[in-house]
Amino acid sequence: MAKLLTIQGGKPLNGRVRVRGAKNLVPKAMVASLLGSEPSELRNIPEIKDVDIVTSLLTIHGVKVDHDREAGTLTMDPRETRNATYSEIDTHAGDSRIPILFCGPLMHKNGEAFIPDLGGCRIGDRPIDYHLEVLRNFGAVVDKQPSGIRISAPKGLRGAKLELPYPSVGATEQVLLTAVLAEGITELKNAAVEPEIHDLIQILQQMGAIISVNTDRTIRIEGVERLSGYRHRSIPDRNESASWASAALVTQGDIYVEGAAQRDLTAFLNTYRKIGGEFEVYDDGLRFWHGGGLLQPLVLETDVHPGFMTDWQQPMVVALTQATGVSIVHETVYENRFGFTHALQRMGASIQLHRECLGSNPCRFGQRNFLHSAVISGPSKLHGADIDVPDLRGGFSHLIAALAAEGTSRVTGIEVINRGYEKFLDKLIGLGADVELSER
Ligand SMILES: CC(=O)N[C@H]1[C@@H](OP(=O)(O)OP(=O)(O)OC[C@H]2O[C@@H](n3ccc(=O)[nH]c3=O)[C@H](O)[C@@H]2O)O[C@H](CO)[C@@H](O)[C@@H]1O
Ligand SMILES: C=C(OP(=O)(O)O)C(=O)O
Repeated sequence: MAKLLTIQGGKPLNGRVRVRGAKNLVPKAMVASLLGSEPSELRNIPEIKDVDIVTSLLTIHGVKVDHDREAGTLTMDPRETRNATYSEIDTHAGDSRIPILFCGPLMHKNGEAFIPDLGGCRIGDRPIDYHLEVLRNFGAVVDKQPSGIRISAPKGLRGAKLELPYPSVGATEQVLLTAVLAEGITELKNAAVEPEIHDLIQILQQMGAIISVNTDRTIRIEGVERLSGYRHRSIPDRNESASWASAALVTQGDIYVEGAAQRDLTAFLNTYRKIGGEFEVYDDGLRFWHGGGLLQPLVLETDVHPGFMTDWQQPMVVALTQATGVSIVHETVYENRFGFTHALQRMGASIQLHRECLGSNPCRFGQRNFLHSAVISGPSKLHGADIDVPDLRGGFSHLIAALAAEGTSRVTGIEVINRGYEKFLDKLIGLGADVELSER
């Protein structure tokens, strides 16, 4: 039965939440365990849907996965891996984007793989052309099928000279997870260098890989014959941390985010300070609160790391509806990441979307028909509304808008938020939110 969340807005969120390992690292580190010939141990595991999906996928491929949820520890033993059947894979794919990263490891282990159609947030077309192109360059043969792809390496996988058209996070991870056991040297130009990529490189290095990252976004990988296991603690989820920070600002609250790390939030913290948010750095987390005065409008562009991360954009837009004056946000990573603003408009926010690039970052969407720039005028008095959650970050952003709004909001489709926010309802209740969950 579908769930309905009823939110009474108007109460500041105050208190403490704990953030554990990054949604954008942990599932990939789990895939890396397949490359080893010995067990691996990963710590700081959040209880999120994407971890469960990858656990199922590893399990059907013969990896023994032991998840201690309370301790937040995963052990993965790949010593008896096997080929899973088509129907096993099809029913376990879920709505995550991680299955595509099984290509390299499964080809190394089993010679071939079936990869089902991907899930993930619907914030653009999200093609996999870069992934398939780099895999073909390693020597893979791709056979497109009605509900996925079959990929094989009849002559083995060999290192290659590669260059991405855009620094895609997923395609960079695809190269790393394939090149480490490929024969010879791989050089990847225009690679993504997000903190989660560096964490994955540390894991692979611990397993025996030889990887160097140059300052010009080139990654060089020397293939090795065998990898062992790893023991690693995941970096914290910088996107969940930024979301709670935005929640403190939007609801005029004060939230201590245990586990958050300043290191991977530099661009976010600069913006947070400019808009009028306050933060303090502690050894085990960050405290975020509303500074008390008027919030300042901003001109903001999303970008690849070390720029302002696209996954921070949606909660930050909600905060900008409360700033005094006109803000401009140019989304340059995804062509269709402003769909969530329609619900904010219904709640009383003043947001206009534009097809033009309202910014100076080079962008792939300007000459095309995508509403990828937003002009936000504030402050707007938000009121409650009926909302159907569109995607992970959009959904969390709707929740914080509803918590700041006057009156009652009724929210459906909240299950998708479990993909990236561990126990978000318990956390909201712990922060004093007036929310009630019922069945529809
Ligand atoms: C599970 C995970 O880690 N998800 C993150 C990852 O997604 P993901 O790895 O899917 O994002 P990418 O960096 O690959 O995508 C960036 C851009 O490249 C395009 N592209 C990508 C691959 C491809 O083959 N062809 C292509 O055109 C995409 O459509 C998008 O416009 O990085 C994004 C950008 O930081 C984040 O928003 C997501 O939270
Ligand atoms: C876009 C996101 O995730 P995914 O790539 O898993 O859809 C996100 O975490 O905001």
